[in-house]
Amino acid sequence: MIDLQNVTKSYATGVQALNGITLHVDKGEFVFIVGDSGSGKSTLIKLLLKELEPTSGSIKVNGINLNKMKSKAIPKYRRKLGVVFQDFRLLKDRNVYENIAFAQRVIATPSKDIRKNVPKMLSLVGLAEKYKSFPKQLSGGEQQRVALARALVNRPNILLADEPTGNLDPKNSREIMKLLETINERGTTVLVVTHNQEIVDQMKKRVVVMHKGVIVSDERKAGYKQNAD
Ligand SMILES: Nc1ncnc2c1ncn2[C@@H]1O[C@H](COP(=O)(O)OP(=O)(O)OP(=O)(O)O)[C@@H](O)[C@H]1O
Repeated sequence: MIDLQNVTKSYATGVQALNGITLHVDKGEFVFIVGDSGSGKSTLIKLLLKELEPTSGSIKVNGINLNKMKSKAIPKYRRKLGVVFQDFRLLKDRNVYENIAFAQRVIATPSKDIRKNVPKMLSLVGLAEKYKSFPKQLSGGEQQRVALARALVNRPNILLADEPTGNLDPKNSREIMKLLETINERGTTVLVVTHNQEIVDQMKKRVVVMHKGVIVSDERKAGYKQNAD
């Protein structure tokens, strides 16, 4: 599903952000990526999204070799990936319904399917009643739920979450993580970059620890502290 072989990434400034990453994630896995600031976690996500090119090494996602992908194939490739970020990135001038519907419109989903799919996604994230609200009328936790619904509405088989609870309080953070777990149980492969030690410890998932651009630990049913300290 996701396969990185000896991947390195140097930025133009000379910073070596990734220094030989080999990582395999199977279909249906739930993986936390943790590590101190600057260890290369976001760089890894950007490589998977093909926002960046590796300096060396190979990256395969969904059986596709990203190194060989032509730029015109990138939009179609990205549709198979759902993405959420710390800052939600919702369209401020559109209501909740429209934010989710928009993701379907860009891939030319027929209107009658959009009318079915959007309420289904809103129920999944527990926001069925707020479909008319605008982002600024929602709490941070609710905004992240909308972002999740939008990431999932096109049925991606992989969900990438870069610090999804970075702006949320502990209660909302737990709820978003619970939702990610539900999404995973429904068959989506989930990769979560996080600094949230408490949640990583509670959830007992696979934990990949990065430090200075390399993977220093990769354990199943693990916690944060015993690895990252
Ligand atoms: N566009 C860029 N140009 C130059 N250097 C960069 C760029 N983006 C990141 N870096 C550097 O690459 C290294 C890895 O950064 P990255 O953002 O991947 O780390 P991170 O683990 O996600 O950190 P954080 O937890 O703080 O978000 C850091 O030294 C960072 O300063």
